[in-house]
Amino acid sequence: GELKHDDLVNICELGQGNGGIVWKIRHKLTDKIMARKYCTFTNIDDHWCNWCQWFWNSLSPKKGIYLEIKPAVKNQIVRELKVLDRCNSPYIVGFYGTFAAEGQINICMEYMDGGSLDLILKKVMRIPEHILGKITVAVLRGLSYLREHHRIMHRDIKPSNILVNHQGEIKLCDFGVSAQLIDSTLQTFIGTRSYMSPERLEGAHYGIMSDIWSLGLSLVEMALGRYPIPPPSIEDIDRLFDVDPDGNQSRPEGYGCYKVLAIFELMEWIVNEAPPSLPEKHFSPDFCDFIDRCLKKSTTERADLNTLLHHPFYKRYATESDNQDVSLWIEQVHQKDQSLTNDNDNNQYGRS
Ligand SMILES: O=C(NOCCO)c1ccn2cncc2c1Nc1ccc(C2CC2)cc1F
Ligand SMILES: [Mg+2]
Repeated sequence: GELKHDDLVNICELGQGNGGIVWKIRHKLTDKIMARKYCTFTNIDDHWCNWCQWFWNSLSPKKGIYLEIKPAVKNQIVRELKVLDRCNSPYIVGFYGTFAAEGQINICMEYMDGGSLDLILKKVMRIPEHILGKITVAVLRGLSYLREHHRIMHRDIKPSNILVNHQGEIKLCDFGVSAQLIDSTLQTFIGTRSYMSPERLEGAHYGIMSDIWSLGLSLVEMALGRYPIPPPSIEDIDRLFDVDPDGNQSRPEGYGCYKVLAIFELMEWIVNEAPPSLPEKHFSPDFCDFIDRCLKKSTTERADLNTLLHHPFYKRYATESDNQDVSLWIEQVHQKDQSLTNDNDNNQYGRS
């Protein structure tokens, strides 16, 4: 039956993104645990106001701006989100319902108890290649499902939109199923880092090939343990692997302490400089080649979804049917939480 605001009980806050706040909740009638996202909006449609909105948002990013949106727009978003009722794939986070309450759109979805890969990456130094292989299989199959069954691209592939659970399942969320919701939220103004492809940053037409770039950049970030633009030196990477070959300790002092580019410098870098790559010294040739094909700046040279589904790196992990290795790895990562020593508390990010 329909989900209603009064049937839901908040348990705890799970996180805040640019444009949404997510809570862990319980549905009283079924006792089912879910995740509920409040989408924050602005429906101002001209760019100058958007810029002001963004500027104001950046001054008080915590709360974001809750602007009442026109009821007609709200109803269209809820109608478009109902498509999620027909989104059923092992690689897509489950959908339980959507409704408008207190002027906000709520999206209730499957609770993934392993969290998102950006939070996992803060706990471990980097993600090992065999886990990245399973993540690649899930993302490519999720993208294929969205394209084949719903004729949509994701539009926001990045570690925080790839969720895992203790069964070892890996699923996508926050994809662009409602065109009106995309128009109504400040999707254009990105947070501190961009996973957007060069063609999208240049304002050119973009499509599924832009998702492939975002996948490549996300995999490099998870393989190296930090956002890969500007690229770390090979010495930095060697230290990462010398310090701890299986990547389970906190980052060595100084790793990642690099000049964080301002958002516009970063966009310029992505458009003008060579794309990041992985060193064959620490990663398999198949993985390095897979990344190179995802991170071609020209969309005509970049591999498309079908090509990648036949790539040796994908095929190496596509045959593994069980999720045991991922499940075990997720357990280890969350065990680290229990045994968190204080040296993790003050790593250079200043938080555990
Ligand atoms: O949430 C979002 N961005 O994140 C904003 C910051 O936290 C966005 C954006 C554009 N969108 C356009 N249509 C939907 C969404 C959408 N949310 C969303 C999409 C799919 C699901 C599936 C059930 C799993 C859950 C969702 F919450
Ligand atoms: Mg998100």
